Amino acid sequence: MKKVLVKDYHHLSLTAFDLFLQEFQENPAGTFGFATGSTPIGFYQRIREDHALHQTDYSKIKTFNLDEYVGLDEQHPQSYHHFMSQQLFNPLGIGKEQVHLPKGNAEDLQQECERYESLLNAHPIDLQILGIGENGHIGFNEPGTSFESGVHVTTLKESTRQANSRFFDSIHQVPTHAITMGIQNILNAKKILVLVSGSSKAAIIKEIFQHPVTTQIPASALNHHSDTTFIIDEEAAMYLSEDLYGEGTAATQALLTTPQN
Ligand SMILES: N[C@@H]1[C@@H](O)[C@H](O)[C@@H](COP(=O)(O)O)O[C@@H]1O
Repeated sequence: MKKVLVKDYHHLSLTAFDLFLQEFQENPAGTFGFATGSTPIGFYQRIREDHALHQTDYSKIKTFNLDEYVGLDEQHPQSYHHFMSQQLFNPLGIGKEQVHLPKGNAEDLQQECERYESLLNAHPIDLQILGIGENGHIGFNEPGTSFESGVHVTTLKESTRQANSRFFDSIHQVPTHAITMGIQNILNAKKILVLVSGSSKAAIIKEIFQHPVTTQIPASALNHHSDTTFIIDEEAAMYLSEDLYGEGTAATQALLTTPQN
């Protein structure tokens, strides 16, 4: 796992955009895996700004999302469908036929998992964007999930519902279940970019890098992936010891001294 340490959230968003753009330019008809949560919002904003400036053509990409809440339809303001439409799909002119998300309001959830699994198998992801939960979850794979898991319905931990309740009027409105790509689906991506920002992620980031790989920390499965890059800001990195900074220190210095637009 590579680490790039950056000064703050702003630089995290710029760095993520640079790495994304590099991949997109090499592969303008590529398959991109996107994530929700608040962490990628600055990165998505950067993609929108660049698109407005250069009319970057995203008409050939395919997109897949990690997860969706069970019970919310596509128009629900807190659904991940809605989030992605607002953040990326509408502003970039990415059409419905290009995008894939699990349907949280499917009548038969098991069948929906199978449908999503076959789509993923048919279209391997070139670059997967990931955030991590405070308990180390990736997608909605909570602690204890098998690293071999495929697309499945998961019961959200109370701590996850609590953390995500900030997007809802009250915790009672936060769904109890979600459909998520499994850890194996995530590991199938050719490249993975993990964005980690803020002091609330500092403890888990330390666990991911200092503890043995364990299903109790789903993000530690990324140790089994051959091309994963973590972009971590200083607040999230505050408990990482110097020796864990590794190549990240040099990269950070480069980033901090290179003028960013
Ligand atoms: N299912 C999503 C995850 O994909 C995301 O990584 C996590 C962290 O969110 P945030 O970036 O807001 O901390 O939130 C949700 O639980």
